[in-house]
Amino acid sequence: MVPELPELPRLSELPDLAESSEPIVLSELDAEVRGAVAATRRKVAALHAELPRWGLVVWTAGNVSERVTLTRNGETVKTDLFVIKPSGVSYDELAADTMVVCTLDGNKIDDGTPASLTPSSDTAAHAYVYRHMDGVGGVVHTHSTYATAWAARREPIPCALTMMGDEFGAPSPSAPSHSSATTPLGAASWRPCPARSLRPCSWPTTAPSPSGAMPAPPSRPPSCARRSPAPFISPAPTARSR
Ligand SMILES: O=C(CO)[C@@H](O)[C@H](O)COP(=O)(O)O
Repeated sequence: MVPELPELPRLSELPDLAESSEPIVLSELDAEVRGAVAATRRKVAALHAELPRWGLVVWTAGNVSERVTLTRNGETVKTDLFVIKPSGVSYDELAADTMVVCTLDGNKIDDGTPASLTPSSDTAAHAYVYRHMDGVGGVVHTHSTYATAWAARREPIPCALTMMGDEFGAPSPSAPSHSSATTPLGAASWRPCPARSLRPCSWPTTAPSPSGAMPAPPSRPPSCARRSPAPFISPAPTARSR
């Protein structure tokens, strides 16, 4: 039995839901929440297309997620759901209706997608960030060749170019290695710098939205940290305003 969400937007605070072993079924949720999930799926699918488009990922590496929010009376209300891409699916095949819906524990809900579509292998890290950083609305994780090289060297990415200064204002630190399936990756991702390289091959950033966390456009120098193997964490995953 799913409680009415309009009065109780934070799923994890709902005792019935938190203590229930019943799966959350998207089609049984309030129409407002379903609408928000559908909109988030469309946005996250479109953002994934930006990663191969700008050479920020190869194969199925990398991922984007966004927290599902509602707008009520002009106010943004956070839910305890987020949308992320399925694991191991070609970027060419990603679409809004194959985006996976998860709780902030990183568990996939019954979102109408086939059981064969499992959430990205980095889902635990994204979930960790959403659980611990209320201001984060989106996470973008890229794998650019340049940032990957710095991460493999276990060195911070120097703030050496004008646009890097504009974006970060400081070197992007190198975080300790963690399995992508564990929450320490998430913990390593969100600490002070909005972007960092993760050994051996990742680089995360934070922002209020996924668009804000998206890598820089091609006008950015190729060595820019934002064009690297990394997660970006933002208030929402969309195109950064500049
Ligand atoms: O950095 C990593 C793994 O180390 C990730 O970017 C994965 O490569 C993402 O794979 P999916 O499970 O999302 O397809």
